[in-house]
Amino acid sequence: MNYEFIEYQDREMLVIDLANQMAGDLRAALGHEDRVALAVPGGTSPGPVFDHLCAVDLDWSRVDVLLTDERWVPEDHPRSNTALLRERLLVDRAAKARYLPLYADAPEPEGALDALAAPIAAELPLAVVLLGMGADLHTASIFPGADLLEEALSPKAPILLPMRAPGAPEPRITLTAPVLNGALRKHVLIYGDEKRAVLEGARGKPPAEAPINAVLSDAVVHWAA
Ligand SMILES: O=C1O[C@H](COP(=O)(O)O)[C@@H](O)[C@H](O)[C@H]1O
Repeated sequence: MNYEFIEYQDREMLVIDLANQMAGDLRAALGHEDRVALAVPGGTSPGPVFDHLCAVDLDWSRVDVLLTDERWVPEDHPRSNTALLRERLLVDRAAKARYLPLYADAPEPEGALDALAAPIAAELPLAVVLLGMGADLHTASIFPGADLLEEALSPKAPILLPMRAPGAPEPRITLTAPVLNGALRKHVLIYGDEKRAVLEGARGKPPAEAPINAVLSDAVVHWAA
């Protein structure tokens, strides 16, 4: 698998360097596009990166921000990725960005898929994507053992799919592998020895077993203990 692996001295150095790299990628993309799209993960890892990125000086009014995936819970739920984004990325200078939601007030993701995908379709390809990874090797909400795993990995996948998986306590909605791979720049954020070991142990495994392998080609993996 052809990816770059950057090991940082500590998490603070990682956060600063990653936010700077993403800002540089966005500035470069804004140099030749009217609007650019940035997709970011939720979960526990990216908050400090958002804290730095939201303050960088770039033309945020021309940036569309979206999540790589969302848990199907309302925004006031503690597990809402949207809430994290609103609190830590769509603030400061980045408050001028346009947010493309991955959640709507419907009982199940299936009821909102088309309406959520339409504004995203107009902004593809993604300019920059930041991905997280779970210790089970899921990325975005493409989980091993998920009901629509094969569909999400297919080159013919739609933009968004609902996802239910043994490792996910609620239904999910996720950008699919071809949309993530269409990004001009891909960054992956990983903390800790456990995740590094599982990533290395997954080398050569098919994406159906190790979904992270579906998006690693030409990505930059940023790691700190
Ligand atoms: O559930 C999710 O998990 C992954 C990994 O999150 P982390 O807490 O282990 O950093 C995240 O990338 C994804 O966006 C999120 O919905």
